Amino acid sequence: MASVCKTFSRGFSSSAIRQTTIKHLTVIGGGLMGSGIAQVAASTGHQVSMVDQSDDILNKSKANIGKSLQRVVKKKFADDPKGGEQFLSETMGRIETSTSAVACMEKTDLVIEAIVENLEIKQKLFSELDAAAPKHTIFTSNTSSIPIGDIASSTKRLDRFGGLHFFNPVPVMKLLEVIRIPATSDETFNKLLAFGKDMQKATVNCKDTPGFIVNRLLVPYMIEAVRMLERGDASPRDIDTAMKLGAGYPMGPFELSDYVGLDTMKFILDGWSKNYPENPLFRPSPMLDKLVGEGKLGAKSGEGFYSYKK
Ligand SMILES: CCCCCCC[C@H](O)CC(=O)SCCNC(=O)CCNC(=O)[C@H](O)C(C)(C)COP(=O)([O-])OP(=O)([O-])OC[C@H]1O[C@@H](n2cnc3c(N)ncnc32)[C@H](O)[C@@H]1OP(=O)([O-])[O-]
Ligand SMILES: NC(=O)c1ccc[n+]([C@@H]2O[C@H](COP(=O)([O-])OP(=O)(O)OC[C@H]3O[C@@H](n4cnc5c(N)ncnc54)[C@H](O)[C@@H]3O)[C@@H](O)[C@H]2O)c1
Repeated sequence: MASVCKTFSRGFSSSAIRQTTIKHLTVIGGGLMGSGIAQVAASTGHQVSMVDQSDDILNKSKANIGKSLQRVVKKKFADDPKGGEQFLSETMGRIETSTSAVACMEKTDLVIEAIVENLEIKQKLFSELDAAAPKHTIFTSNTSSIPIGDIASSTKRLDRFGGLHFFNPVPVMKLLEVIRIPATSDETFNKLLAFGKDMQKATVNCKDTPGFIVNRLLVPYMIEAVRMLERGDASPRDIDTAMKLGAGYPMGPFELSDYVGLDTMKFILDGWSKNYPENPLFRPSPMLDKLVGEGKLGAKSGEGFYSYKK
């Protein structure tokens, strides 16, 4: 009992009483978000299959998870190196990788999709999975901006479909937005909320409205900062300093844009400007388009609004 409490107090409840019947999950996409979700799911005792398009990408994802876990271990197991080693190896041991999402379906209770922010690609993936997954399997998307209902419409399991929107970096950010579409059953929604608790996140209930809660407020703020730069009103460094020291944000809007990925920002803005052309807040940004066109995607590509080249 003592060891259960000790484990729990560190914030890792793999041996504590679990809220849900979700034992195995499949995370599709091993990028920024998918690798973070897989890490947290495994560190809270779930068996995880992480899927991406190639073994090369998956090897990088696993290496990133290893590095992130080292940071967690350094902090949480500062006085217990043996416990830290055990936690690290047990967590990594719960993650298997695959290049076939369909092949993982048979054993999975929950799918969390975290692939590129593109409706057609997400729909194609889910329609293939729908045919392969057991009846009880719940499908979710981690989309930042696409209506969950539009993604779900490619399947015949609307009652077992919802949204799980995590925040970057997943191992650090405490929030999980849990989204329901009108057809999501109460049973499914309650299972998703309980799963969020098992993942040791604070959950908020969201309707399937554009940007849910956080991004409906965050996207206009971030893109307004880019428009301020386009007008030549202030430099990225000064805008970032102003928002950090004047508004208490941990990162300024340009640091955060580079951290999130400028391609993801562009996918969001393009989708919203197409769907809501009357809203001036969502109109495209020439500067963002140019940077993405030049392959400057932020920290992950070595350059965005700032340079990360050593
Ligand atoms: C068009 C607009 C588009 C909008 C896009 C929306 C995107 C999306 O849908 C929503 C989002 O996610 S929105 C984005 C939402 N996200 C935000 O808004 C993020 C805002 N930024 C922040 O909150 C902070 O800058 C960070 C937490 C990122 C870094 O913190 P810092 O103080 O600057 O730097 P530090 O000292 O290095 O790290 C501090 C502690 O964190 C730990 N750690 C860090 N990374 C880790 C990892 N990967 N693994 C494990 N651990 C990690 C680290 O070990 C350390 O622990 P310690 O015990 O204290 O030594
Ligand atoms: N970046 C963020 O801060 C953030 C935060 C919350 C939500 N999201 C959302 O999460 C999702 C993923 O974003 P990301 O930042 O992790 O992107 P990313 O580009 O870092 O990773 C996406 C991964 O998906 C893989 N992929 C693409 N198509 C695939 C397919 N058909 N099958 C398997 N794998 C495939 C890619 O190879 C890549 O590794 C997007 O929907 C995004 O809007 C992003």
